[in-house]
Amino acid sequence: MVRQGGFGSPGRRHRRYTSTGDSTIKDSRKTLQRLWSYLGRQKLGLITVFLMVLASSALNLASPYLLGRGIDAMNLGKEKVDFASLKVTVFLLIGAYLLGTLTTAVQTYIMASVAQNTVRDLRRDLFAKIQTLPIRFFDTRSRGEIMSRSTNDIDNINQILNQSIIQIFSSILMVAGSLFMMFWISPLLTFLNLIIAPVGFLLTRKIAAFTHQQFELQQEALGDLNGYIEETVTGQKVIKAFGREQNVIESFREINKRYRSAAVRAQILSGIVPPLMNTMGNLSFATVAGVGGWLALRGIVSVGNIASLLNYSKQLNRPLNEIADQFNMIQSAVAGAERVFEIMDESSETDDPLEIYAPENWEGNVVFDDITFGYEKDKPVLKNITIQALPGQTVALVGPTGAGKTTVVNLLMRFYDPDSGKICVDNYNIRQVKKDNIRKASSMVLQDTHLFSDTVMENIRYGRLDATDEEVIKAAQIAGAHSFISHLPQGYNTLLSRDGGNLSQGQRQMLAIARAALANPTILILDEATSNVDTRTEIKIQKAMKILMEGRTSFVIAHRLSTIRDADEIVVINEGRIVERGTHEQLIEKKGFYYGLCKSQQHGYQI
Ligand SMILES: Nc1ncnc2c1ncn2[C@@H]1O[C@H](COP(=O)(O)OP(=O)(O)OP(=O)(O)O)[C@@H](O)[C@H]1O
Repeated sequence: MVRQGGFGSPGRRHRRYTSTGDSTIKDSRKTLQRLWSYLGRQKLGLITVFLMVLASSALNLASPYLLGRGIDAMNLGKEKVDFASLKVTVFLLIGAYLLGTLTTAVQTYIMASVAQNTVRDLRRDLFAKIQTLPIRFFDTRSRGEIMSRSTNDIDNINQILNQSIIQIFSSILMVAGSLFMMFWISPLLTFLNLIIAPVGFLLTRKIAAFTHQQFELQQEALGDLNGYIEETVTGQKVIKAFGREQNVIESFREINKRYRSAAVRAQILSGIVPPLMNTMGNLSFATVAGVGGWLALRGIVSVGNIASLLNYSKQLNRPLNEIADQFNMIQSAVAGAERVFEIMDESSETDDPLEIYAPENWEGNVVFDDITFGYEKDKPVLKNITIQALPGQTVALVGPTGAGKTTVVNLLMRFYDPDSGKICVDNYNIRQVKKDNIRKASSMVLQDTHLFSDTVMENIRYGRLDATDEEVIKAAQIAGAHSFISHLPQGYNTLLSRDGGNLSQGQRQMLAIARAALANPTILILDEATSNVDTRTEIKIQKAMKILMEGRTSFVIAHRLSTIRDADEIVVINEGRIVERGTHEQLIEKKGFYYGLCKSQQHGYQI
């Protein structure tokens, strides 16, 4: 990825780590339907959860009523307490509280596993999808963005599944149930309550909306902060080499300050909401209690009923606010889900049904026939490229940087398909052969080898997964890697740190050669390292590459005279066209482009 800007521009926007975004209602509905298709797979769990929510809501609704019955059983103001009915009510009340707690615990427990199973399926499908996406997809997106979708966004979805479904369902039941009970007990007091409650509700909503905005700003600032830290950590070498530590600290201070202010605003505002809600709640409580008391004195409503009603009115405000909060959360999670489904909707590497499996005993006769190709439409990077390599031959691709050498081999691996012309291996047009079929015939040894955080043994075995330990060791011997591996602390069982950071570049290349040797391909693609490794290692690598190339059709992006001299044909590419071809001697004699390239020594050619 090409990064814009440098380490001194705190004002620029780093990529967002949050998952908010605009989405139309129609899209949201579609996304919710798709989410449901995942959630719906946990039918049994979901039904149990709904039954539990139903039960716990009913029990919660029963408690204020029972409380009222209990108070009335005391016959306040009269002489005799009705102990019999008081006893029953108290037992029922205890039962309702206990059962309520139990059902809530069960519903939380089951919902957690329903949610986890659902996001597990989502993650699995997303990961599997990512493996099928063409290289072109990865060219156009940053790693961080793909990571963020696979982790943050899916986490967000998990959160709403875990909380919102239960919350919304139970809140709706509680609001409806409380209202019903309140009206049943006293329409007049309910009416009074309903005048005050919405005012408080609307006021807190207004503040909450503003707070939400502040939280978004805070998240944005956090995204910048994260981005800056990530960039400066990965770029430490460059920062130190150019002595920019102080600038980086200054810039960080700026971003940190912005984050602090945004966070303070968000926290203060969000701190206001609970006391405000309390005040509003208390106000309506006091009004209902006052008027209720007056009605009780006149014998219109019993004291127990007023107590029940006050409890219901308390239960009314909370779910209303909870529903509103949950909708905000859902919005952000739906935006995240949209980003996840967006990747799932990307077209995979096309698996054309007409593609065939060619027999795997390849000979390695490779022909590039008048190939033209561009990564972007109408911007050809390769123009009319024709190359033939007979079985066992070596073709050296030579040319200045950006000429199109890597692109040639990218097409042979079918990472991309040419816009026109065809590439044939043993007379099969590779476009008509299954991708994994053709990729199995070839191995790549790249300058920048990717090593996984695993043991040396497993990293080499990546070349052929069913290889035995002995075969792995033999491949390492061919690659000249055996001796350095033996000197590692745990030999072949040494764990490599991320991307082989604890190995030298030469050693990493040797492992790549061992990997390729183990794969035993018919076609070999080598990208010679331009960076300087010490002479002894370089001689070893050269020797290993030579052994590896024996009897295989090889395409080498060559930088060293020894490789170039041994090539059957040197193909000189400049600006996407073949400008010369022939052997080293022929081309030097011609005194053309190749000759100039060698003489200038500007392009890493150590000739
Ligand atoms: N994934 C990509 N998307 C768009 N353009 C690309 C991509 N990869 C390479 N290019 C462009 O295609 C052209 C050829 O690149 P290529 O990597 O094939 O050159 P090269 O000869 O291998 O160079 P080098 O010796 O520096 O590796 C360059 O102009 C490059 O900017």
